Amino acid sequence: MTEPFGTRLRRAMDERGPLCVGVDPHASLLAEWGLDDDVAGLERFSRTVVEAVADRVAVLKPQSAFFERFGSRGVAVLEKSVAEARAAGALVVMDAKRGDIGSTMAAYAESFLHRDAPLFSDALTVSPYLGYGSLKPAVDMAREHGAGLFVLALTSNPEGAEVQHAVRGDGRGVGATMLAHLAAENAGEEPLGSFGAVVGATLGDLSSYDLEIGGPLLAPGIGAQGATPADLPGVFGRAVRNVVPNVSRGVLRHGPDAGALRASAERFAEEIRAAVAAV
Ligand SMILES: O=C(O)c1cc(=O)[nH]c(=O)n1[C@@H]1O[C@H](COP(=O)(O)O)[C@@H](O)[C@H]1O
Repeated sequence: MTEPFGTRLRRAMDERGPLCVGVDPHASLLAEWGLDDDVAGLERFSRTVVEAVADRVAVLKPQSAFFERFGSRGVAVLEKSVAEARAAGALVVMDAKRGDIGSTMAAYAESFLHRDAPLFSDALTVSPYLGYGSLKPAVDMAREHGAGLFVLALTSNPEGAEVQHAVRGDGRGVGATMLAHLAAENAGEEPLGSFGAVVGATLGDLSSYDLEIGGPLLAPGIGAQGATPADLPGVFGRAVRNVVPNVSRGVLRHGPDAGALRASAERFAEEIRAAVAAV
């Protein structure tokens, strides 16, 4: 019986620190690295990142869009990257932001959360904006296969507010509603539930939200989007102990040298450790 994602994530965070490095092969980064904007460039980029950091960070988060751009051959590179990252001991969060009516969601769940799927990942990012209940097939599949979800609750981009800060008829905000659904999903799970929220590190003081969902909080926005590790306690308060801070371009811009990538990830990891320890 596979251990639940939350249990595996807690252990990885405790052993390796909570940093998540994003594998985001932007065309502009391929160019900066002196690589062609083609499948060979994509493969070289991804392999370099995985080899540089997958043996030391808790989580790698490949952004599927940058691989899908190249069609089936790009997806083949993604499959290989997931396998290599997992073999090196990192947990993989597939950033594909899926969300659809329940019957279609079941197929997305089979694609990423069934342990026999070629793209099986430890967790998947999903959008709850067809209604949280539409995610049920993914929740069920994740539970059965020891995987997890990260549900978009309060995203790092400024445009997210028009949806996520909207207030429902009962006075509760939409983002807060997603956090409450996740808290219910994780109830009783120790040491950490498998159903996380995405909450941007860019959002400033979130003390009006109940971030104690019993599961992890994936926090993108550090580096290129302007947030810093030192911001984390102010944004997350005591829930910072469950935060998985993501850095993509802030690390990736140091390539193609593997040593420089590793050094950058280690600097972010150390700054995060220091910031979290102070809470
Ligand atoms: O789900 C995500 O990972 C995500 C959610 C969010 O609210 N904001 C956000 O930036 N992301 C992703 O996190 C990564 C951030 O990349 P950098 O800004 O380069 O560090 C990208 O892959 C985004 O797609």
